[in-house]
Amino acid sequence: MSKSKDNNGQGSTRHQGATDSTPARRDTKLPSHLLKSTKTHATAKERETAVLVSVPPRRQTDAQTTEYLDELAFLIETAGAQATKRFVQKLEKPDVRSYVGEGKLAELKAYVTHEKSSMVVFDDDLSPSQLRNLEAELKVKIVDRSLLILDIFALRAKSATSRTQVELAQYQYLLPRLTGLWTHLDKQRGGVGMKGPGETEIETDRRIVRDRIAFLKEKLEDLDKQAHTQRKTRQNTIRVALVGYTNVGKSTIMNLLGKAEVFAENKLFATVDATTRKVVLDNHVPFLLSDTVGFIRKLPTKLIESFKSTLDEIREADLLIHVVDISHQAFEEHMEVVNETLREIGASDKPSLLVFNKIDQYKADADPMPNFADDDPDQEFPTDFEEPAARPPLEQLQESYMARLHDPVVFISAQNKENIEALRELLGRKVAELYQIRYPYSNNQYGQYDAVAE
Ligand SMILES: Nc1nc2c(ncn2[C@@H]2O[C@H](COP(=O)(O)OP(=O)(O)OP(=O)(O)O)[C@@H](O)[C@H]2O)c(=O)[nH]1
Ligand SMILES: [Mg+2]
Repeated sequence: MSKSKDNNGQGSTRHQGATDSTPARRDTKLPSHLLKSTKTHATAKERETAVLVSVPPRRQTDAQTTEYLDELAFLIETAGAQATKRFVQKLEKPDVRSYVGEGKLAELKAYVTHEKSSMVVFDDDLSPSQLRNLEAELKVKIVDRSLLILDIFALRAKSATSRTQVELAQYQYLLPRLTGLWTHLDKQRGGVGMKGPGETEIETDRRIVRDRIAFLKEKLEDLDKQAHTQRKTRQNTIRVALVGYTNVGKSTIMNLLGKAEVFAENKLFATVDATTRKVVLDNHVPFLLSDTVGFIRKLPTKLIESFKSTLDEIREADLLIHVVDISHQAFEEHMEVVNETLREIGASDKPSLLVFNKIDQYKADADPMPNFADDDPDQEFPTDFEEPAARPPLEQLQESYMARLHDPVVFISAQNKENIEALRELLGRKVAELYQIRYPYSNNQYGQYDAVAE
C-alpha cells in the first residue's frame, strides 16, 4: 500500500514533517503509570509538606549544613511545597542501603507517619536501590536533589529546546530507577499476593524509555542545528553572557541593560530559557547580551549534559558577566560553584567581569567574634570554630577584591539602580576593547558598528 503523494498536506501532518528521519513510534508518550510515578509535588493543588534530610560529612561545619538545608528548603518552596522539618545525621558517608543509618531511619519514619508528611527530600542524589529501600520503608514520596531540580526546571522551561532538554534529563533520571518505581506501584495497588510485574514488563518499559531518550536526543540535535545557524548570523557581533549562581540578579541586570522584559523573581531558577537582546550603551559598540540559566551546587550532571545547547550561549560568548549576590552568606562558595561549572562546560578561560550585586542588602558583622558573656564561668569557649567567616564592612571587601582579582570588579544594586553607570561604563569599555581585538583594522571608531547584525 503506497502512500498517496501529498505534497501540500505537509502542514497537516506535523509529526511526519518534523521527524522525517525518526520512526514515529519513538515519539509515543510513555505509559501513564510511568508518567504518574515520576510526578512530584509541583503540580499538586494543596501545598505539600516536606521533611528534609541531610547526611553531611564530618568535616562539614554546622553553619554550612544549615546553609545547604536553607537552600534545599528554598528549592522545595520554589517547587510549590513547604519544608516542615529537618533531619541531619553526620556520617563519614551516606549509608549505602538507606542513606541514613538504621536508628535515624526509624526516627524519620515515626515522624513522617505521625505528621502525615507528603514527602521526604534528600539533599543528595539517591542510588536506585536507596530510593527503592526508602520508599518501601517510609511509604511516602521520596525526592532526591536531582528530581527536585528537574521538577523546577520542568515548571520553568518554556521554549521547545529547554522543554526537550528537561524531558531528556527526566527520562535519563527515570531509566535506571524503573524497578524501584514498580515496587512502589505494587504497594499502591495493594497487590497482596501479587508477584510484581514480570521482567518482560519492566523490559518493555525500559525499551520505551530508551526509545524516547533516543528520540529526544535527535530532536535536540535538530533544534541545535537550527540554533547554530541562527547564531552564525551573529558572528560579527560581540557576545556577552550573564552567568552566576541562581537568584543572584542576572535577569534584573538584563532588564536594566537590555531594556528587556525578562522574568525575575525571588525563586530559584526563575530563568531556564536563555534570552538574548541587542544592547547599545552610550557611544559604545552594540553587542548581544544573553541571560542564562543559573548554576547551583550539585547540579545534576545529566542536566548539565542535556542543557548543552543552552550552555552553548555561554561557551560561545566573548565576555562573561559573572554576577554574585554579595548579600548571601555563602557568596564565595557560590562563586566557586560557578567557576567550577564554567570549567566543566569548557568556558572558564573567557574574559570576564565580576559584578557584585545586592549591595543594598549586604550586612557586615557588627562583632565578628561570637558573643560570650564574661560573667558566666561555665560557658565553654568553643574549640572548633564553626562560625562562618566574619563579614567585613563593604568598603573593605571592595578594596580587598579589587586588589586581589585580575578581572575588573564592580559593586552594584540592580534593584536600587545603584552604581549602574559604573557597570555600563566598564562593560562598554570592555566590549569596545574586544571589538578592537577582533577587528584590529577597523579604522573608524564606532561608525561601522552600525552594520552589526541583530
Ligand atoms: N535586594 C536586592 N534584591 C535584588 C537585587 N537585584 C535583584 N534582586 C532580587 O533578587 C531576586 C532574584 O533576581 P533575578 O534577577 O530573578 O535573579 P537571577 O539570577 O536571574 O535568578 P535565576 O534566573 O533564578 O537564576 C529577585 O527577587 C530580584 O528582585 C538587588 O540589587 N538588591
Ligand atoms: Mg533569571
